[in-house]
Amino acid sequence: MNSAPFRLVVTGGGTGGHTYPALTAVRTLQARLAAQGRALETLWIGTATGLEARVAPAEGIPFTTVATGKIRRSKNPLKLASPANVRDMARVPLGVLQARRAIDRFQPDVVLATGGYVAVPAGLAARMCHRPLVLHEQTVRLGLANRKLAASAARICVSSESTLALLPESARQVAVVTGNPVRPEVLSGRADKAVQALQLWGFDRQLPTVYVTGGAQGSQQINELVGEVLPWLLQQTNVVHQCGPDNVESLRARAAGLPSELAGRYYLAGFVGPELPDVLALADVVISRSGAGTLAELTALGKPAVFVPLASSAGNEQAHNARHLQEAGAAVALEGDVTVDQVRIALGPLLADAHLRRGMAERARAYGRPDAADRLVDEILSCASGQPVTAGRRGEPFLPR
Ligand SMILES: CC(=O)N[C@H]1[C@@H](OP(=O)(O)OP(=O)(O)OC[C@H]2O[C@@H](n3ccc(=O)[nH]c3=O)[C@H](O)[C@@H]2O)O[C@H](CO)[C@@H](O)[C@@H]1O
Repeated sequence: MNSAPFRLVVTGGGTGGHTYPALTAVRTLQARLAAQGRALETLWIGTATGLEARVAPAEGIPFTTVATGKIRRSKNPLKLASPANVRDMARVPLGVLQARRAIDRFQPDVVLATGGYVAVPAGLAARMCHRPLVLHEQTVRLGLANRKLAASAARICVSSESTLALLPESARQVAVVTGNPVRPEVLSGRADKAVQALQLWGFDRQLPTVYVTGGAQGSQQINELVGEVLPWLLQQTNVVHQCGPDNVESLRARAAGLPSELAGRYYLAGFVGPELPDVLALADVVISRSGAGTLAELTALGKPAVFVPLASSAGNEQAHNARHLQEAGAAVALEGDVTVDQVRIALGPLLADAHLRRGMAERARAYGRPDAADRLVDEILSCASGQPVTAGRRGEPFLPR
């Protein structure tokens, strides 16, 4: 058996949706190799400003940055030729050079790319260095970075069965449905720990708890809607509101106007860090954007959810995600110019009826994929040993199981 350390370059990031699947893959691979008495050496190629620049060093993963630029999509050639776009595109070749140097020096067995702008230079460099490239896509439609890299990939791991039909034939040949990896700790949160902390704040244990989240950056639209219904909501619930790091100040000022008997039931946070699993465990209902990462977590946990999709998400994929679950009775989807009344109508019955919540939770769980990280690691290892995609793994249904 090979006892040399396994060498992995991982690239991807920007948002949580690209960063956390990469992190989960690294950790799962490390555990798998450790069980075989083999070490993992990892290098993360990211951007200095993305979430990965905080996450990788905090996890003790060696981290390096390369130049990259936002890749914009537009059918308008004038927009494509805008100074910002030209400047950003010009940074990509420099990033490729830098990534190529890093990959040449590191000599990875596999390069794993999970999307985001930085994945483009690093993925292209992987091909130039003749290293097997494994792509992971979280959303139904391939993101821009993965579309650019698809032709260079040895494996395209996708989160949903419906992605397969959207791939060109050549890409389908190397595609495997793995699901979207969820951090294991997210699945083992403890409601009692969250309660302990939040009771000190003023939470009422007899009432259900609503977790509001707009994704890593927070969502202006959700923040506004929740602000409007807050007095009504706090009459019957506790609320943990993750509003985005830049919005805390203004929302704290707004919260100062709440009647004192309600204020203790409202906890505001810019970003929910290590305590996220406990908050999720406590939540009876979640109000959220429908990014792929959040969706994977909420379905794996089986949480009743009201989704307010980001309308401008690539290919409208957040709306697609939310609709898909709504059709199965596994969530409520509110789209477009959502009104305060719609929020009340969606939340009211769920808050009032635990039986209704249980039914929705069960249906949501049917879409969860807690084994996704293991499946992705299977593909990384199989790629490293030069194995082709096995036909049986292609096109296995993901939604629903
Ligand atoms: C604005 C944007 O481009 N959104 C895209 C981005 O989602 P984005 O990264 O915004 O959202 P996701 O739902 O995919 O992931 C967010 C992740 O951050 C975590 N989290 C969030 C808030 C917080 O306070 N603490 C915390 O840990 C969540 O638990 C989750 O793991 O990538 C996703 C996956 O490619 C896409 O589906 C989204 O359309």
